[in-house]
Amino acid sequence: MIRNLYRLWPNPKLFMRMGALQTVLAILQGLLLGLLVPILTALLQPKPDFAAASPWLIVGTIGLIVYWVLTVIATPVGFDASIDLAAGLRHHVMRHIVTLPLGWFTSERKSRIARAVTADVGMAAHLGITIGLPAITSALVPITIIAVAFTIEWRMALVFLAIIPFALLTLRRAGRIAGIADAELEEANREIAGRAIELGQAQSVLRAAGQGRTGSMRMREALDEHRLVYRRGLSRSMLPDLSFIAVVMGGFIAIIVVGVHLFLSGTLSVPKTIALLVLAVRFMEPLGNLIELIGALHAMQNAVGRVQSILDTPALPVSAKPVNQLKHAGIEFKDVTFSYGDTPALSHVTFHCRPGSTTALVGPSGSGKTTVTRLIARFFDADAGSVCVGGVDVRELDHSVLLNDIAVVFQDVYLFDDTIEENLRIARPDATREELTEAARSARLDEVIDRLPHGWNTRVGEAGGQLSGGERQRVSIARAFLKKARIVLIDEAASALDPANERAIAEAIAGLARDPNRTVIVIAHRPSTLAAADHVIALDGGRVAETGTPAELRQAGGIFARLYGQYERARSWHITKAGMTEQDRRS
Ligand SMILES: Nc1ncnc2c1ncn2[C@@H]1O[C@H](COP(=O)(O)OP(=O)(O)OP(=O)(O)O)[C@@H](O)[C@H]1O
Repeated sequence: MIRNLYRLWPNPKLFMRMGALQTVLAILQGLLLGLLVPILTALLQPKPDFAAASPWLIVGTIGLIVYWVLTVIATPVGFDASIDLAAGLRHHVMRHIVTLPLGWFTSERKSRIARAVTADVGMAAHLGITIGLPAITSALVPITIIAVAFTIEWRMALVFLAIIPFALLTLRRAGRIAGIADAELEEANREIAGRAIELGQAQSVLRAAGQGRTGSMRMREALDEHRLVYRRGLSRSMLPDLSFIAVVMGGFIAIIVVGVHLFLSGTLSVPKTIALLVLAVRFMEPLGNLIELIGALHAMQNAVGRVQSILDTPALPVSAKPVNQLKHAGIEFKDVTFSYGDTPALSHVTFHCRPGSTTALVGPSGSGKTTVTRLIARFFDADAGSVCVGGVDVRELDHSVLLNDIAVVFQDVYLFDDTIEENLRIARPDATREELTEAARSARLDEVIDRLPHGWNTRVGEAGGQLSGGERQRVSIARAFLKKARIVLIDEAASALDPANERAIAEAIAGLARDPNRTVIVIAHRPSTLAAADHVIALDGGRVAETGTPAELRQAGGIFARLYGQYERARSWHITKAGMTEQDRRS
């Protein structure tokens, strides 16, 4: 753990200075106790010998002053190191996560990042000082005391020494169990945090199901599990904790028994016996503290490990000589295979989209359509084969060039809790008013903005909650227009939109596709989008099942013809339903 912390510490010199100061303080403490022997020998006589005690008293006083001065120096160094570590680690993590593949950011990992930069970094920095430094003292003071004890009476020193291996053995076991208990508790805490967020998000569903007051079953399960884990941790650590305490108490009794025996047999003088008993108390005290510190040290080790595991996630490989210009907007997959861990998603996929063409991706759910778009935008890298954009493998392209030329319109568009204007400007912060207006008009967003109470300055709410799904998708399409992206990847809404939104989005997509310099790939669910495509790629089970023009594939009577028929039936059912609803309203 020390190696890990040293590596992570933004200023290793400060770390070393802090450790060195604490080591000197611990050794000084032991040596100052050793001065008790000559002082007590000189003073505990029928006629106290102040002259003999004076030099030792002076050395002791100077030692105490040095100890005090070093403590004064060490305290701010410790605080600085703690603040330095927290700030540095947070920057370190943030710098690293912007280099990770976008596909890495699952909701579970997002909550891990949040926890790493808040609780884990805080814990590592705080405990590094409040626990790490006392742990150095608690380990070094007993060692110094053993060395001092050897100068007084070697037999007593051997008893001190004999306690150490037993203490270390029981301490190691206690520490390991405390570490496991902490990891389990952390897992249970994370589960509760996740369920609490879910509980907030699912309030409308829960209330609709009449569960608004009682809360979610899943949340209660998580709380019960947490209680169970907490109890299990406590009962598991009881035995090793008690064993350690038994070793410490047994050790102390052994010291007293041997000390009294040596005193009665005349081997030890009164001053030496008293000094050794004082040393024994100071020997046992930090040793006893270790049991409390060890649990916290393991918790700190777990926190450092969690931060480290994020830092160990491999970043997207960067080419040594990246290509920084796209010659054209053509897209090509050459024998691409890709799996999400053990889940195969694409297998030997090969296709080509001409620059300026519109390609419709179709296929049953899970056939790999979204994965194709993710590989083009390099959210992930292919396991085998190559994905080329503008004739260049995406791994050889400067990532910012690729992202500048690609716009992705997801089904579920995320908007920031800001004005609609700022949400558009994300695509191009320096866009002029005219460019914004033009992009909004092309995406048919202008009619939405006209209806909003503060027009362009209307805040869209958390995650864009003030707008409907279709309206959010129009914002996303407007971003693609504003960005003048040469490649647009669209995941058309699979569920039914209201007719106004559906028409507007279809027209906006058609507008994007009209630009002869723009290549559009659309995961299509509507017959009109399918019919308008230049080219169709039908996927099935992660393989290319058919390719051709929409007319050719309808004729072929394969998977595309079947899906086209299904989409048409779904659409006519939707139109009939919408018509009936309209009729019902009028009658
Ligand atoms: N993030 C992920 N982690 C693990 N497996 C995934 C992930 N995303 C997709 N998959 C799996 O990869 C396969 C292809 O999924 P993909 O989302 O590309 O299909 P799709 O055709 O877009 O499906 P849909 O139409 O339902 O969105 C499926 O088996 C899916 O379960």
